[in-house]
Amino acid sequence: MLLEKIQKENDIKKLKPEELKLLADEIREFLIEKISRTGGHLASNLGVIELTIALHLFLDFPHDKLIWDVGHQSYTHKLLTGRQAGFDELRKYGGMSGFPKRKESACDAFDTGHSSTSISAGLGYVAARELQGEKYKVVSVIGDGAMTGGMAYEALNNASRIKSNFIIVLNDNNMSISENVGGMSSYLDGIRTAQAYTELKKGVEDTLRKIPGTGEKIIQQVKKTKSGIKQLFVPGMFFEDMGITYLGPVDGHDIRKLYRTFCEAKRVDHAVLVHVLTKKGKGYTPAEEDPARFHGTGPFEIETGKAKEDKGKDTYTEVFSKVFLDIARHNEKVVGITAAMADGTGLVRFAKKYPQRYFDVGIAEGHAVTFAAGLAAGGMKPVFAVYSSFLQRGYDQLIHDACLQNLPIVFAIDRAGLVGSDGETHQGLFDLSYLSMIPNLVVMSPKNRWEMADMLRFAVELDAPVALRYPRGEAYEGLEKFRAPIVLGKSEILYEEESIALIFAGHMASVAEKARRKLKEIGYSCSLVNARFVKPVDTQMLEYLAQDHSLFVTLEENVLSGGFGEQVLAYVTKAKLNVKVRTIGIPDEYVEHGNVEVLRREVGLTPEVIVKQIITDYAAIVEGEWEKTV
Ligand SMILES: Cc1ncc(C[n+]2csc(CCOP(=O)(O)OP(=O)(O)O)c2C)c(N)n1
Ligand SMILES: CC(=O)[C@@H](O)[C@H](O)COP(=O)(O)O
Ligand SMILES: [Mg+2]
Repeated sequence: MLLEKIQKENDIKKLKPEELKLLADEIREFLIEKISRTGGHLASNLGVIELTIALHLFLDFPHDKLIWDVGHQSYTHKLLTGRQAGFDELRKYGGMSGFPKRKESACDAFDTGHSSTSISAGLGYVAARELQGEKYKVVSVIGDGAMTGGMAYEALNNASRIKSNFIIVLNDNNMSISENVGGMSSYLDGIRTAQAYTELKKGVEDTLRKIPGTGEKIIQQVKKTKSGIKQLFVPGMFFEDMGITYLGPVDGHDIRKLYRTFCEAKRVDHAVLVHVLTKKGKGYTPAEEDPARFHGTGPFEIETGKAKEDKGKDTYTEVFSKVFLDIARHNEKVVGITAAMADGTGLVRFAKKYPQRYFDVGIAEGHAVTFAAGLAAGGMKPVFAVYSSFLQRGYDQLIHDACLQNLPIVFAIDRAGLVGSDGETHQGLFDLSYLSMIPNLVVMSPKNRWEMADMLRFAVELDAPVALRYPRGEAYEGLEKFRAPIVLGKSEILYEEESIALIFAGHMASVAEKARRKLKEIGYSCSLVNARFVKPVDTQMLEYLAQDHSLFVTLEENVLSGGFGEQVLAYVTKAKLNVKVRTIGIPDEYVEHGNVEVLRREVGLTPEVIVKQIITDYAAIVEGEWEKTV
């Protein structure tokens, strides 16, 4: 009821203090109910309900600027800014995004999705505010997991020198997606522990004070030491020493305390960090007990927390996970690296079996690539399992550290292609383009689950950097009978005919197979070719096919620009082959959130659309009107 009242009046500040707790309860119930139906990022959102309410009491929207790091925890903010109705269509095509979006609301100050950007963006807002003589507040909310990302430190380094108010809220729930890692995490843990000892400390201080003469001296002495004990008295020294005022730790579920601390933070005339302690999954027992499972979840039964959807067939990630374990069993040089995505990339199995050879480096993809390069230079065989869109963070390192030295690293690139409900920020639609232009790097992609296994084994054996890209979701189980050995730079002709050659990259196999079947049904002659390698492109195969085909159609789930098709076209043009080329892929635009099948329809990657295009193109060639089609 309170939620509805706020939707109408759009002002939380009108609520009575005793109503705020009720509002938090209502929001909690609402989120659990809605996400149990739609799926989404539950645990992080349950943890920040009180924090978001306190921020909304403190800030005026859209005048003030609130920047969420990653943005997966912005659901309460969406609720409090008039978007309750959007939750029925959360993360569905055309529906509300799961992340902040400026185009969705004037109250969303900055689009996010990738981690550790909020302090930089907040600093940009502060600079813009000062340069234009404006007066709004700027608050960036960053999680302890996001604080493992290098960008956060680059930004803190700059935040330390600003001369006007900028509030950084560190939302510390002692978790990344899985357990948080590294020095900063231990440091924050120290502060947490110190907090737990606060009462004890107070008791000790009070007792010491009672010792005549020496008691006060001992207290002062302890306060001066640089040891961990000092943390008991002055938490947040790391930030203070950098010139960033530290406030906290504050109980992140106490709205009044949070609000008071923000008001205090507002008085600081430079950067100030408010350290807030929250519980991931707060208020829903299954999520509190297993926050990793409820970080991002599909629909589930509220009573038990059990998933509503069956597990189904093995995903490509599952295949990677199992085969990688087997490879590691036989090759002790093999090490596995993740940048805080052990669950998502399927590395957990390996981590349990070979903890010594497993490295979770935190949300630090750039570091992970150079770390892998160091490992390879030192004689190991690193396999960095990473999502396609997150590897974008390690691009310079790929070029400068890994490939320039031709170091034998395997990049197991998961979530390549359309990922679905996470949307623009997470679609893996650029990797074929950004990888194909790097010298020395081999780029390949499997057509089905068996080829995934064969390619992974091949990649580990190859003495060169190699990228193996595969999509989110079930591994294709079609085309099983085609399992010729993998040979570097060689494609695989599945069905050989004449006239039209449909050449696909990786998981476009199923779409291509269906398109060919449809073409056959209506009397077209069409070869089907599995590219296997996007780099090097199999130019011998192109030369061979050009002898009795007049149309090449390339198919990839990647942006057309710089992708597989453009490489085929470039070769055909350079070699002056007597064949026309139609490239089919993702157009030059960001693709929003939604079910993958729906998105494929939207971008025209369905057998029906492809068949129509081929029929038009082939007719144009026959009628000598090809030039009109391009
Ligand atoms: C560059 C990048 N790498 C990986 C991720 C995947 N990811 C999303 S949330 C998250 C954990 C964030 O932890 P934290 O900031 O503490 O937020 P919490 O979920 O605990 O609220 C990770 C690794 C990402 N979004 N961006
Ligand atoms: C917010 C974020 O970046 C991750 O939680 C991401 O949503 C995971 O996606 P998958 O469900 O594909 O693992
Ligand atoms: Mg966290």
